Parts: sequence; structure tokens; C-alpha cells
Amino acid sequence: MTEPQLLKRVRTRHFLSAKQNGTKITGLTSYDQLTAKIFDEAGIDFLLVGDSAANNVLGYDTTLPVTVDEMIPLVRAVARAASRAFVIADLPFGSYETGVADAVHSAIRMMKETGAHAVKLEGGIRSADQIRHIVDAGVPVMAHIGFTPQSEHRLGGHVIQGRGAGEDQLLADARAVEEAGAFAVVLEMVPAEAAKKVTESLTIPTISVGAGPHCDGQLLVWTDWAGLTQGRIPKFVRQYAQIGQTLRDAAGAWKADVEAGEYPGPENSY
Ligand SMILES: Nc1nc(=O)c2c([nH]1)NC[C@@H]1CN(c3ccc(C(=O)N[C@@H](CCC(=O)O)C(=O)O)cc3)CN21
Ligand SMILES: CC(C)C(=O)C(=O)O
Ligand SMILES: [Mg+2]
Repeated sequence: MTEPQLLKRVRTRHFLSAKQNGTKITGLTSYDQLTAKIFDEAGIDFLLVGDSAANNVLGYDTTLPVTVDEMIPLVRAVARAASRAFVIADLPFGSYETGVADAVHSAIRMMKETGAHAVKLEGGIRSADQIRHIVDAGVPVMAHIGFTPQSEHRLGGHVIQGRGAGEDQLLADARAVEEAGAFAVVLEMVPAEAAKKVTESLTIPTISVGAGPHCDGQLLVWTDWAGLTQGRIPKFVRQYAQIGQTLRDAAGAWKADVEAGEYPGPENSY
């Protein structure tokens, strides 16, 4: 988006101007103050405290079990650490689907108790009323359509969305969230050509998570991107580090040194 030192704090208007200027927007997930500070210093434009914390922090198999109460301390840590990046709190499953009052309540809790700058929720047409009411309450909303992990059981697994006839549904969902007042929309796991059509038909920026190169920005789950996630990694991820292997090697080397009496050395002792 803009050079880190030129911009004090990323705001929703910078998302819109980035689309207008053709400058790509970058986002990573973050769940703690250590990574938030590092990604913020690297100039990443926004940090999403994803409900993927369910898998990546709390050890659940899916995102479904995580609650607002569990998310709040993580969002707070990220918001405290980020000085330039725009911090977005993911609304977990069950905290907004039950009606506009519950959705506004959850969004306000996130804003009041964490210092986040916006919330994100899943769903297009089905979530448009919630988006409208949260925005009316003064809270910016990032929408999320295409593959929506909170509904993976209804979708039948990690299935690519927006293929064939699904493209019309995707476009309708995208228009609905823009009309409802979302400032940006995440497109997850949709064909590049469908994402291109959505990007060209909206005035708000599209953020790709596995939606190809034509979107206005790109977002990845940091633990996937840094080689920390165990197990299957989606095809849309490019790994920029192998932190998992680095830590495994470090733990093995330290254990061997301790067992051999090589650690601590004189320089580590009083
Ligand atoms: N952005 C994102 N969303 C997720 O739901 C998600 C992550 N990242 N990262 C961690 C886990 C791992 N997940 C996934 C999601 C998809 C595949 C996968 O292999 N997908 C196929 C395409 C779908 C298919 O047709 O099977 C692929 O080739 O990428 C793997 C792990 C779900 N989780
Ligand atoms: C992958 C992104 C879009 C997300 O919702 C999350 O990390 O929870
Ligand atoms: Mg999420």
C-alpha cells in the first residue's frame, strides 16, 4: 500500500485509495504481540486476528469451537503491538449469525475490549443485514465470501467456490456486502477468473486468500506462510520461511548440548 514510514496508521480510506491507485494491499494473520510487532515493522498493511487461532493457537481441529471470550486476549495483544497496521478482529462462529442484535453486540465487545480497528465476518447475502447494522454502529466491516471455513460442513469440506454456476452466486454475494457497507471483502479459494470479475465490478477492494492475482490485495495465514503449520497446506500458499524446521533443529541441538554438558558454557554462567 504505502511505505511504512510515510503513513502513521492505515485506515479504511487507504484500502479504497489503494484499489484506485492499483497499489496492492498486504495482510497476514497474527495472534500474538511478537508476530504483530514484526509484521507491523515489515510494513504489512493489515493484521487479521483470524478465528484460525482456533487451529493455530488453541489446538482445535476446526474454527468452529473458538469463542469471542477466547479471541479477545489475542486481539488485544495484536492491537497493542501494531503501530501502523490496521488490526481486524475475526468474529467467531456463533457470534453474529443469530441476528443483528447479537452481531452488533459481538462487534462492539471486540472494539471496546481489544483496541481492534474493524471486525470481519463470513457470508455474503446471508450476512448483509449484520454488516449493515455493525457499520451503522460505527464499526468498519471486512466481509469474507467464497470458501468460508465456519461453514465447511455445509460446504462439504475445503471446496473451491465460485466455479461454474457458483460464479453468479459469488458476484451476488460480493455486491450484497458492498451494498451493505463493507470496506473490503475477502475472497477465499475461488478461481482467479471469477475473482477478477468480482474485483472489476466492485468499488471496494477484494482481498485474495487463494483467489488469484487479480484481487486488490493478498492475505495468508501466517503459520502456513512461515512453514509452522503441521499437515496439509492449501495449494494457494507460498511458503516464505521454514520456521517449524528451524525450531525443531534448534530444540534438537539444545537438547544434545545439555545432554553433552556443553550448555550452559562459562559465558552463560554467573
Ligand atoms: N485461508 C485458509 N483457510 C483455511 O480454511 C485454512 C487455511 N488457510 N490454512 C490452514 C487450514 C488448512 N486448510 C486447508 C484448506 C484447503 C486445503 C486443500 O488442499 N485444498 C485443495 C483444494 C480443495 C480441493 O479441491 O480439495 C488445494 O489443492 O488447495 C488444505 C488445507 C484449512 N485451513
Ligand atoms: C484466512 C482468513 C481469511 C481467516 O478468516 C482466518 O485466518 O481466520
Ligand atoms: Mg476466519
